[in-house]
Amino acid sequence: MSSPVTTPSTKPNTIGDPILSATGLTKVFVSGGKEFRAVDDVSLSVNAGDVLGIVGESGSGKSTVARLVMRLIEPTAGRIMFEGGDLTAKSGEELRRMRRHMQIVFQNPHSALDPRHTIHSALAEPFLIQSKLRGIELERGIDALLDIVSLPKAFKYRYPHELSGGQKQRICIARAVALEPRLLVLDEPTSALDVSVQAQIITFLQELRQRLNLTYLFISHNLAVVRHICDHVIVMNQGKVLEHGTTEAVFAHPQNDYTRQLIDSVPRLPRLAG
Ligand SMILES: Nc1ncnc2c1ncn2[C@@H]1O[C@H](COP(=O)(O)OP(=O)(O)OP(=O)(O)O)[C@@H](O)[C@H]1O
Repeated sequence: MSSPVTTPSTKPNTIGDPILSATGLTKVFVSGGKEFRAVDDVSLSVNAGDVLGIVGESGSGKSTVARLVMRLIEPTAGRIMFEGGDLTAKSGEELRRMRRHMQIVFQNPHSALDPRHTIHSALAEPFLIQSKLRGIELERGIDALLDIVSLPKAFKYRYPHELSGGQKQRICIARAVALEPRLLVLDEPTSALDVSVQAQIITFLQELRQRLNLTYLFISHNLAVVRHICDHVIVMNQGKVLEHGTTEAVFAHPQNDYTRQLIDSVPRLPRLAG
């Protein structure tokens, strides 16, 4: 990779084609000898260039879906297709190669960064593990990442505790885009941040998506944010998909009582600026 992250890579995906799909996704956890169906026969599809939101109350299975599609945990049943390849059938080196194109950003940037390591080392990690970038090229790669997330280059000498929550989340996002992924799974990326910083990160994520031709799977229980940035939305309850459709249709004409209650439970649904 000669010019890391400075320009979008040539994408094999055509805008509008499904980049990620899951069918019959099921996860049964066994805890204390009891089975619990956290995700129950979930199917979804995200088109290249789109933002698919997953909403639902706490415990509805959103994060479990995120971890399943990334294959961070094994599904009990179901199939996950990514860029035409069956992710559920891959293992070892093949899985590692496919995973390079899909990355996840977690809710809590405070725990995602190792307090003993500098930002330099956090940002160098993906390059060192999955690319041949070394020496001056590696430095350029790290600087380019800081540039992409609008942080000063000097930040690479800092430790995580010297950064604000929003800055830490920018570093996590920078790390996630280091290897030019095509899909970002964003699991409540702003909920651990101050309200004032949340809007900044959302705006930043929207700009980043355009700039790097990214596709997002965006998990949130903040309906205002979902309405603002998602093209399509899935509503989950007790591990199942209750409703899915364009964001506009789901919010304007919810088909399901649960969705209606979810929307109604937000006192006012302000349209975010921008
Ligand atoms: N490793 C596990 N073992 C047992 N149960 C689990 C495990 N992980 C998650 N669960 C359970 O699965 C259900 C779904 O959890 P999940 O984290 O996916 O929900 P969520 O919708 O993301 O919630 P939140 O919005 O609070 O993050 C919960 O009841 C949770 O307790």
